[in-house]
Amino acid sequence: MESFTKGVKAPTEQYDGSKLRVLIVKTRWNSEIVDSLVEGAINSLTSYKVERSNIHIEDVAGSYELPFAIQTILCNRVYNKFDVAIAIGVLIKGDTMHFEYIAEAVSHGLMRVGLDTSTPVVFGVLTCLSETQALQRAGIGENSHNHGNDWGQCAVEMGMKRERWSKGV
Ligand SMILES: Nc1c(NC[C@H](O)[C@H](O)[C@H](O)CO)[nH]c(=O)[nH]c1=O
Ligand SMILES: CC(=O)[C@@H](O)COP(=O)(O)O
Repeated sequence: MESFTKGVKAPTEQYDGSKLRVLIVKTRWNSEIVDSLVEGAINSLTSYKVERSNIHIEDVAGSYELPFAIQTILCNRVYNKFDVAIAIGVLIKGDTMHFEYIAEAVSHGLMRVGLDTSTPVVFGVLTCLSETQALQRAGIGENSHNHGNDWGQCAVEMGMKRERWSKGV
C-alpha cells in the first residue's frame, strides 16, 4: 500500500473566523496535558482570525462532566450564543474498566449534545492507553503533534459551515 500521511488535510477555504464565538470546556484531570491541547486549539483558532475575546473557556473536574457542562452552557441562549464548542479532556487507561466506561459515555454524550443543540461540538478528548501516548498527542516532547491545533481548525470550519448550511446551501 502506498504510504500516506496520517491526519486531517487542511480545509481548502481560507475561513475568516472573526465573527465566530467559540466555547471551550476543558478538564482539570491531567491538566498539564489538557492545557497544552487548549493552547494548540487557541493558536489555531486565532490563526483563522477568531478574536481571543470571543473564545470563552470553562473548566470542569473530568471528561465525564464535559457533556453536561457544554449542553447547559449552549442551551443558555440568553447570555451565550456560541457558534461552536470544543470539549477538551485526556483519558488515560488505568487498572480498571473505568476508562472504557467514561470514554464510551463521553463520546456518545458529546455527540448527542451537538445534535440536540444544533451546535457543532468538536470531540477533543484524547483516549490514551499510556501517558506517553497522551504527551505525544498534545505536542509535548519529540515526534509529537498537538491535536489541539486540529480541533481549533475543525471548530472554525464547522462554525462557518453551520452558518452556511442553516441558511441553505
Ligand atoms: N480517570 C480520568 C477521569 N476520571 C474522572 C471522571 O471524568 C469524572 O470526573 C469522575 O468520575 C466524577 O464524575 N477523568 C478524565 O478526564 N481523565 C481521566 O484519566
Ligand atoms: C480513565 C480513568 O478513570 C483511569 O485513569 C482511572 O484509573 P484506574 O482505572 O486505575 O482507577
